[in-house]
Amino acid sequence: MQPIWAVGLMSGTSLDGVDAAAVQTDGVEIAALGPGCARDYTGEEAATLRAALEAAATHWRPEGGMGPGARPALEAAEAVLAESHAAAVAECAAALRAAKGAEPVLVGFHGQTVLHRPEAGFTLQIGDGRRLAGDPRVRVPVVSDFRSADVAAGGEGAPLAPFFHFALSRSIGADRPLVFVNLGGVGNVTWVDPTRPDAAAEGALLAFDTGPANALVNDWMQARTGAPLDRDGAAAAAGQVHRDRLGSNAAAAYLDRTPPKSLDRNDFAAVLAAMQGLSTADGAATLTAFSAECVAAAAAHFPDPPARWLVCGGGRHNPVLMAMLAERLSAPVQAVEAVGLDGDLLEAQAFAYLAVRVLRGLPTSAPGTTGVPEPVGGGRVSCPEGPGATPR
Ligand SMILES: Nc1ncnc2c1ncn2[C@@H]1O[C@H](COP(=O)(O)OP(=O)(O)OP(=O)(O)O)[C@@H](O)[C@H]1O
Ligand SMILES: CC(=O)N[C@H]1[C@@H]2OC[C@@H](O2)[C@@H](O)[C@@H]1O[C@H](C)C(=O)O
Repeated sequence: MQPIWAVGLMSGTSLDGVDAAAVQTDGVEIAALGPGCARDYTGEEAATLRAALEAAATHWRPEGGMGPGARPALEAAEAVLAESHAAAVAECAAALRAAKGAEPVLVGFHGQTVLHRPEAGFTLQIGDGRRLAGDPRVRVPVVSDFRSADVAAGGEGAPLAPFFHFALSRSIGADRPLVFVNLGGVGNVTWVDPTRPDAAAEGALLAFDTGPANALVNDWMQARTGAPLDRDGAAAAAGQVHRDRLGSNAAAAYLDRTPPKSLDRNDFAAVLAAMQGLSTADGAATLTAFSAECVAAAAAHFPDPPARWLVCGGGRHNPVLMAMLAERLSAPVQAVEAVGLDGDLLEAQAFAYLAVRVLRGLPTSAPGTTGVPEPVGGGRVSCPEGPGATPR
């Protein structure tokens, strides 16, 4: 297959906006990385998404799945996603046209995770692929629902960016194991051995969620100050770390658990609750230290020590978090910009890349990335003409 241009869309656990990015690929090699854009959610849109996460958590039952009571909140959130994502595709396509004179022919639509319970065989990313494909601003096939096939086959359903990390490690010429760290709402790591023949080969990848990265700090700042984040780590820099507050047994058990393993955004609520009574600065410092410790704890699970750690996601903009990581890791830690990548777009790029793999029937996860017993391809293709048709 000739490489094609695809646009990937990611609305992450931080609930701050949608990122879109163009990638030219045949689903194996990365031919080119194109432009991208970010569209922030308005306060009202973010509140609608947050309400959908709350409704999903309230109405889900391990035996019965998602109850009908969640439907109004989920539909309201889907409407927010439909509009914001169509606008993001249009903006990214215009940028691609201007930069490369090319048109995207495929969209990878992650959707919004509203609940992730892989241990019960359940994960839900809302967002209607068919509706997006039919939007006049899109009008190309859309791949959505990337995670549920993996969960149905016994995998964690996350993380899914690792196959893209493998391709990236090749494209930057890496010849020794390295680690990609994503500091989003939740943190995740991918240990990559770029010398293996392909991403699905045994020993090529080991990936898992580390713990919270920004989600708890964001929630803490929101509750204490009304600000959605600790910008540039200013509060954390002014505070003291209270190690005695970080004794959660559930958290310790998660860090020790052998990967693959994955998290729901709200799995560490007990750690946040333990900050009660601390000043804003001390709580921010303690939660930021906890995020760094969760990443550092990941190293114990890797098959070999990595040569370097490359960091993407919004947390790399936080100098306090980056310094805490550098203190705790025994190899150089740098933002992915050090190798010419864009750390704000990497996850959106991943879903562009994965969409092309889905189109080609290639696997998107493997035992080393999600714990699924055999490599598996997820995703559903919706064409503008209707579901199930294949693109020209
Ligand atoms: N200048 C900054 N200072 C401190 N934190 C920042 C800064 N910029 C971004 N962040 C943090 O990064 C977060 C956004 O990160 P990102 O967009 O990678 O998350 P996400 O993609 O929503 O999450 P996930 O990867 O878990 O799905 C913000 O909510 C904020 O906490
Ligand atoms: C269930 C879900 O949406 N998981 C997200 C989340 O955000 C970060 C981390 O938790 C990661 O596991 C995953 O996203 C990235 C893009 C992934 O699948 O690689």
